Amino acid sequence: MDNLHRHDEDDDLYTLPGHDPLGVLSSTQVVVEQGELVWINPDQIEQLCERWLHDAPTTASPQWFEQYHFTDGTQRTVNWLLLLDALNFCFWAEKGQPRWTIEYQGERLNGYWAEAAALKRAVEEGHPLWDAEYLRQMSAETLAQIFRGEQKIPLFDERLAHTHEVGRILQEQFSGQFSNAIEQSQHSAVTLALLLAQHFPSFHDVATYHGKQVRFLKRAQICVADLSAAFHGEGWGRFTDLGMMTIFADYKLPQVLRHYGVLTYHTSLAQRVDTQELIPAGSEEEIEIRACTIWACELLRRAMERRGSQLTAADIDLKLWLIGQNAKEMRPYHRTRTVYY
Ligand SMILES: Nc1nc2c(c(CN[C@H]3C=C[C@H](O)[C@@H]3O)cn2[C@@H]2O[C@H](COP(=O)(O)O)[C@@H](O)[C@H]2O)c(=O)[nH]1
Repeated sequence: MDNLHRHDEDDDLYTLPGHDPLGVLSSTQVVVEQGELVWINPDQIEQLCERWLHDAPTTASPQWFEQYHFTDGTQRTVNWLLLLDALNFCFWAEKGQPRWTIEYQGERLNGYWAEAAALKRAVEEGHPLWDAEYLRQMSAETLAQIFRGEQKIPLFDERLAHTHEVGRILQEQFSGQFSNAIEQSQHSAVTLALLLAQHFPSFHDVATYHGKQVRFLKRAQICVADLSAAFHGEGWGRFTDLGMMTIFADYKLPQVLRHYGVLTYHTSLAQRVDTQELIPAGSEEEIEIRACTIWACELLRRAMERRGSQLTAADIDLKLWLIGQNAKEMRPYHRTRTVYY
């Protein structure tokens, strides 16, 4: 059966929650319904649910990995996490090139783990990465030293600019403490994610599709989820509405969902992704991949809920992302050079 026809049948699938202040589900719905390059296979979602229900018990809530993350239970950790997620994007190398890697505690790390461990190593080596003034005026040499390793971390200049932006805006608007933003948000995950996207330009992960604004807010949402995980849902990690968040539209989740047959790419797009051709940021292809990832996971969440499992989008996200850490036998993830994920 051709998938466009299947699309029409499924339209009532993409029902919106009554109240969606975050605006990610509501703004991506039109992409899922109008897009013709990526589609969602509901029957594969049901199959994945069955597999998960019969697998080992799922982690009740996102775990934290303290071996790679600085955590001291204070406001310093809150600011460190903001920096971590301001730099949490795009770790893949040019086609045929080796990835950037670092050595930490005798381990060779790459990707996100290398970014987190490099920032933890920096604190251990005396860099006060929680200090807004230190971030605002950090030199390129200092950041290069922090990210030292084999090869160079991609988009270095953008990471330096984000570091300066975090320091400057913390000073100008939050008296140097991101914990003030958490209090201003009254511990609402949605309010804090929207505050991040509004006050910190590097977190403003919003695109335009057929003339309409489409919100993804990936690093804004993951920053809130990381605060929750790092503080075990208490204190600076206590949020009243984490269930209102979506998954975080990165480049690994679509790869995993496509591997499970949950997402299908039109042959023209599949060929470009599988040959690691660059997919332009803001293109229809990129927006459709991200929007279908978000909605496939929302349908997955609803299907798990129908089976009595209370997994949040953040739980589903981490489960899929960790699966994607062993993706050797999977087809490549899409390559979009971007600072948003
Ligand atoms: N959707 C989603 N995307 C996530 C994460 C993480 C790590 N976070 C968790 C890890 C421990 C804590 O529990 C944190 O919560 C990184 N990324 C994204 O993946 C990409 C990096 O991948 P690779 O090249 O393989 O390192 C890049 O776009 C990065 O932004 C997540 O959890 N969900």
